[in-house]
Amino acid sequence: MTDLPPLREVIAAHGLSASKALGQNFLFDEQLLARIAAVPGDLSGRNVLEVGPGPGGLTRALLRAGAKVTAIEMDRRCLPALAELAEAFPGQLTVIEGDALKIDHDAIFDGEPYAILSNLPYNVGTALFTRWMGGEQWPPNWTSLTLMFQQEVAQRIVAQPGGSAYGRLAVLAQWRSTAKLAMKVHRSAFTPPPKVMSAIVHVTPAAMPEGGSAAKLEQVTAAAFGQRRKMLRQSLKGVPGALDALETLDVDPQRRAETLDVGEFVALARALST
Ligand SMILES: C[S@@+](CC[C@H](N)C(=O)[O-])C[C@H]1O[C@@H](n2cnc3c(N)ncnc32)[C@H](O)[C@@H]1O
Repeated sequence: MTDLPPLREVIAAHGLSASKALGQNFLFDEQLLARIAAVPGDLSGRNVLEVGPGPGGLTRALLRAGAKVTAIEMDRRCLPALAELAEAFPGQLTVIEGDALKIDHDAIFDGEPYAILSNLPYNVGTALFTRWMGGEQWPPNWTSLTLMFQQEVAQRIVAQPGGSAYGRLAVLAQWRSTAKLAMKVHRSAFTPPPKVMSAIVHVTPAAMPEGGSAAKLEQVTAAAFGQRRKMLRQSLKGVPGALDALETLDVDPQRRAETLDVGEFVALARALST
């Protein structure tokens, strides 16, 4: 195994105090980082996109697993530490300085498949997640997402119908993918510790239901969950054709959004597309 200085030393040597504005909460526990890097399975020789490597804790775990990593980081203070890692693993690490929200990820890998792993600030994580999950091209070029979220957001992603956690994120994550809670991560594992617990979600693409449209599904779930306490006949009033579609599909318009399973939402969106 390549010998590297402990992460705390890397932080000290490069003066990387965690920036609140950039949502920086670093992970130093190398065993935990190795477990996170193992979630997508064997990464040896595979392309990996890591967003927000920071001082490179998860990055070194990915490199040790044999991955070919491209990492996007917007805090230029972290670049020297990442350059040291690139030197320690020749030919395995490319670092792009920039905002991951503004970069075309598929273009980085020239159309080749890649796994995505990231421990991101929560607002950026959710924005990227909806972008990765919401594309019209399916299956996407990415083969899996392994992402750290606030535990409450992770639970919304894997939620089943019937509870308050179930909503747009669950439908988006589950209608053509398998989404699982891979592990919980205690707040004390981070430096500095955030206020809430975290969890890793693992998503793999599945078959897209025939006639499905991401845009229509988004329109229906936004309306239905936008007024989640109302009956569907009220919340879907503004969606042209939705009330007729409920009747055709034999869905009781007195039901509320959170009682519809993912398949029923997909059927509703399909009925509106035709
Ligand atoms: C929660 S820290 C995690 C750092 C490291 N991966 C770890 O696990 O210790 C998030 C990192 O994402 C970076 N970041 C924040 N917003 C970003 C963006 N829009 N694009 C790229 N990197 C971003 C921050 O600078 C920070 O290094």
